[in-house]
Parts: sequence; structure tokens; C-alpha cells
Amino acid sequence: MICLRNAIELALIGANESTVVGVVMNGDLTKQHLGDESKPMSLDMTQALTLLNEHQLLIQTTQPASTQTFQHVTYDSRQVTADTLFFCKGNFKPAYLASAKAAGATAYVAETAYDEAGAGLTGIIVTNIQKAMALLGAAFYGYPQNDLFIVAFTGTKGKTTSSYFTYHIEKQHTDNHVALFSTIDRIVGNKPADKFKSDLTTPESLDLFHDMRSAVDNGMTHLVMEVSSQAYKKNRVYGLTFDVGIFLNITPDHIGENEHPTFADYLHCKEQLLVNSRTCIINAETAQLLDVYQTAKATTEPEQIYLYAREGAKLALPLDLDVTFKNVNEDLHQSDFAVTALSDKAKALALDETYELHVPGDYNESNAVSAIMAGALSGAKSTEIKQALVDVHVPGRMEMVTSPDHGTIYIDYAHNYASLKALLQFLHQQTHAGKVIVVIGSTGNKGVSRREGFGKALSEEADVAILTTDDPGYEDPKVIADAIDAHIDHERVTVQFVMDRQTAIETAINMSTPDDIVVLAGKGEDAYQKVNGVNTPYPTDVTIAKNAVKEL
Ligand SMILES: CC(=O)N[C@H]1[C@@H](OP(=O)(O)OP(=O)(O)OC[C@H]2O[C@@H](n3ccc(=O)[nH]c3=O)[C@H](O)[C@@H]2O)O[C@H](CO)[C@@H](O)[C@@H]1O[C@H](C)C(=O)N[C@@H](C)C(=O)N[C@H](CCC(=O)O)C(=O)O
Ligand SMILES: Nc1ncnc2c1ncn2[C@@H]1O[C@H](COP(=O)(O)OP(=O)(O)OP(=O)(O)O)[C@@H](O)[C@H]1O
Repeated sequence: MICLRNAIELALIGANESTVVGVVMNGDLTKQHLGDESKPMSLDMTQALTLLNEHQLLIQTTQPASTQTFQHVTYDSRQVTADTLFFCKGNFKPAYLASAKAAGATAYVAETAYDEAGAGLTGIIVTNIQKAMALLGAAFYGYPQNDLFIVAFTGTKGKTTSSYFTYHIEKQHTDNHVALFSTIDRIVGNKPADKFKSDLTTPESLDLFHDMRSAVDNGMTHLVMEVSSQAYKKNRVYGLTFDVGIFLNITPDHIGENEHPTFADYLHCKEQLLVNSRTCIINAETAQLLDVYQTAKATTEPEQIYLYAREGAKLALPLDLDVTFKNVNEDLHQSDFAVTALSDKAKALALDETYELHVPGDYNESNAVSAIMAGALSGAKSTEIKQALVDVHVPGRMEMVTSPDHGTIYIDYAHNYASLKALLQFLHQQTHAGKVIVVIGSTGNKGVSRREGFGKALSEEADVAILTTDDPGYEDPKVIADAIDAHIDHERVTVQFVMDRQTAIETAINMSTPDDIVVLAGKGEDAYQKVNGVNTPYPTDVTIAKNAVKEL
């Protein structure tokens, strides 16, 4: 092993000017959008070691560090080419490093030395691989965040919806110079190839900086993104400062194996977005308001913290709100709501208006207010915001299919108690004569507590539940459905089991009358079912519903 000082000094001796060649794609999905126009990138060993040392992450190198320049960075051996700096992370196997070496990796970064698999390579041993990867990724891709105004959302529910609302506002405001990193899609430019499906809500840091670089190279000036709690847990956004960070809400979710050990850990990770944002927007109706507000206050001047809530909402703390909103008119198709600025700093944003939103649901008014505030903070005018909200559509969220002979069908991504309750409560209130018929399943091998939550929400708000399959993983979907059923109040709700999801949807539509509402919950526009570790193609709930309406 080589001591820290010597490692950096050796690398510094004769360090060349970096040669600029090209970038490697990280992960299957990013392959699809890497165009020739991407700016070539590189990183030399000296830069890498100095950066890691400055951030107190570097322990040592396994051999004298050479003066090499890396033309590629990746954490996946299947993506390695010549002159690659390879990152060993997560459920890693030494065989991956051996493959990386065979493919041309010239050094690796890891938390432990791999003497056998990494023989002949310089091993850069660090205290935290995820932090090292984020720092070196940002450096490799030339700090693209510096060229973007970044708005980031966190919350148990509403991240994707609010991000789409803000994306559409920024599209109006910047004349289409905005990127979007969401759970559904990542959009790094305006050409068809610049839009591709996301693998994670918040990508791994190397992919994140790669995609930011593509966005900047494509001329984007703004970025709207979702930041999951897992992103902080895994340091995917380590070192990033956001221009505006929005905390929407928190309810127990994502607690369990491979996610968060406790609710406190989940809350802590979510709050890190506020710690790392120049301006914070907080939904004052969130649970844990005291904790959330104090976290923001600890690192952000009060002048840069904005609180909003529905007019008349009971707040857990006697805080002065900056912005309130109230419903003016709502139905099953749209919401009109009025926004009022209360504080001087909010008044300066000039956002007082009545807005028309064509994505129904009272909780979507709250999501929209957060987007309006974020848009206004980026300089968007209320006329631009108004236009964006009239036009906005969010894939798989409150999608509506209608037909004269059957109930109105809503396809929605609700997949825990809080979201299903919010969705069904809204629809139930709007349904005066008919029944609420819900098609739902729950995922296998994760989120087990959702099963009880679904039973509870169905008991509170549904008339008919058709229990079916939703990403069963390695579990038997009927066993999952039984677990939901065990929490349903059978005095109130009629239950059917139809395990084939397509048949379940057709059954629900077939039994509905025009006064009814049919809710297809949990899958949004997902085009697959996860079965025994395989993503099995699935036509999507929307397609099945549209076909069923035509054919029935
Ligand atoms: C716990 C967690 O963050 N896991 C993520 C993590 O897994 P990992 O590092 O263990 O990677 P792995 O796929 O097991 O493989 C180990 C390593 O070997 C490498 N490898 C693998 C095979 C090979 O041949 N060669 C090779 O080099 C892989 O590239 C990887 O670096 O890195 C992978 C990408 O490299 C992610 O796919 C994976 O997300 C899993 C699948 C996941 O579902 N994560 C969820 C919990 C998550 O992050 N969700 C949040 C949203 C939650 C919310 O809504 O709040 C998100 O941001 O998406
Ligand atoms: N503010 C909100 N409060 C409660 N439920 C909401 C809210 N916003 C959206 N929902 C419900 O949650 C579902 C998921 O919304 P969305 O995809 O915007 O949230 P998300 O935070 O991205 O979720 P996930 O982390 O599960 O991907 C919606 O389909 C809707 O039913």
C-alpha cells in the first residue's frame, strides 16, 4: 500500500494536460440518449486523488499512482472500455473488477483493496465509495450543475406530479430550455432521443452528472428533478446544492430491507434536501413540521424559507405562512384555485392569481402551489404559469378514460395508504350517485405494510374492490391479495379476486354504470409486471381500459 501523501505526490510528478476523448455510458438506459454532441470529458489521477483527499475520503492507493488520465468512468463492468476509472460499489463481486480489468479499466475506486482481481491496477481506497463516486463524477463531467438552475422535490407523495407541473412551467418560462429527471422519464433536451425511461427516481451520481452534462450540452438552462430519500441514503446527490428544494410531505413508507431501517432515518434523509438547497419551500401541512422546519432553519436564512398551506388548514406549529391557497371550483375533470401571497417576500413573487389545473384531485392543488412557487422563484411570470397548468398532463397520474355506457375510469399511480386514501377520498366526495369500484394489487417482496393500508383505505372509501396482481415479484399474488382482504371491512366493501390484471380491469368496467367511478390503482403507465425477477411485458392499465371501453 502507498501512503496518502506519496500517492498524490507521485501522481503530481509529470502530470500531463488532460487528453480529451469521450465518455462512457453508465447503465443500460443512458446508452439510448448519448449523442455525438456530448462534450468530451476526462479526469486525471492527480485531480482525482487531490479531490478525494480534500474531502477526507482518500485512505491510500494500492500501488504508486501513475500520471494516467481517465477517459471514461463507470460502476458497471459491462460498460468498461480503455482508460476507464472503475467504481466498485453496492452488492459488488470481485469478478466484476476482473472483467473490468480485462475490458480496459486502468484503476479502480473501492472501500477495500482487491489484490487478486485488481492486480496490476491502481486501487484508490476510500472511506465511502458513494461519496467518492459523486465527487469524481461531478469533476469528470465538468460540474454541469453550475450551468443549471435546479429545482428539486422530495416527499413521500407528489414528487413526480409536482415535478411535471414545474417542468411545464419552466418550459413556458425558458422557451423549452428545461430538463426533467423524474421517476417516469428523464428528459435532457428537445429531440426525441433526449427522452428516455428512468431506472431510478434519482439516478446514481455518475448517471446524474452524465445526464446533467447532456442537458447543458443540449442548451438546457433549467433542471427539475425528484430527489428520493434513497438518493441521500446512498449519496447519489452528495455535494450538490439545489437552487430551490421543496419538501412536500412525509408518511411512513420505504421502510424495510434495502431502504430505510426506521422512520427517523427516512425523515432524516428526506430533510437533507432542505440542508442542501439555497431556497427552501415547505408544505406547512406536512407531518413532522417542527422537525422539517427546524432542519431548514438550521442551514437556511429565514428570508430564503417559504411556507405554504391551504387556507384554514390546522397547522402543527403556529408559523407565519408565506402563501395560502383555496379551492374555487372543483370537479372530476379540473380544479380552479386561488393563490394568495401573505409575506412581503412572497408578494414580491407576484403569484396571486386564480389558476386552472386540468389534473383533478384536491392534493394536486397543493402540488401545483409548490410548483407555482418554484416557478416564480426561477422568474416565471404568472401568465406563463397559468398557461402551463392548463396544458399539463402527468403520465399515469389521474388519467381519465370515459365512455357513455360505463363509469368514468381513472388510472392512477396511488400505491400506499396515504396516496390511495387521498385519491379515493377525493373521488368519493365527487361521486354523488354511483359506486367507487377499485382494481388493486400490492407489490411482492417490498412495502408489505401497504397491504394493510390498502385494506384500510378501501374500507373507508370504496364500494367494490377487485383484488388482483401488481408486480408480485417472487410472491404468490393471491397470497398478497388475501393479505389486503384481511384488512377490508366486508360489511362495507364487496370483494372479488381476479388475479389476471387485464381480466380484473375488464370485470370492473363491465360491472360499472355511467354514474360509477372505476379506479385502476397502483401501476400508472407501467408497461410491465415484475414476476420472479423478470419484467414481464404488460399492455398498461390505460391501454387495457381504452380497449375494454371500445370492445365491451
Ligand atoms: C439500495 C440501492 O440503492 N440499490 C441500488 C444500487 O444497487 P447496488 O449498488 O447494490 O447495485 P447492484 O445492481 O446490486 O450491483 C452491484 C454493482 O455491481 C455492478 N455490476 C453488476 C453486474 C456486472 O456484471 N458487473 C458489474 O459491474 C453494478 O453496476 C453495481 O455497481 O445501485 C443500482 C444501480 O447501480 C440500483 O439499481 C439499485 O437500486 C435498486 C434496484 C432499487 O430498487 N432501489 C430503490 C430502493 C431506490 O433507490 N428507490 C428510490 C425511490 C424510492 C422513493 O420513491 O422514495 C429511487 O431513487 O429510485
Ligand atoms: N400531495 C399528495 N398527497 C397525497 N397523495 C398524493 C399527492 N400527490 C399525489 N398523490 C397520490 O400519489 C400518487 C403518486 O404520485 P406521484 O407519482 O406524484 O408521487 P411520488 O412522490 O413521485 O411517488 P413515488 O415515490 O411512489 O414514485 C398519485 O398517483 C396520487 O394518487
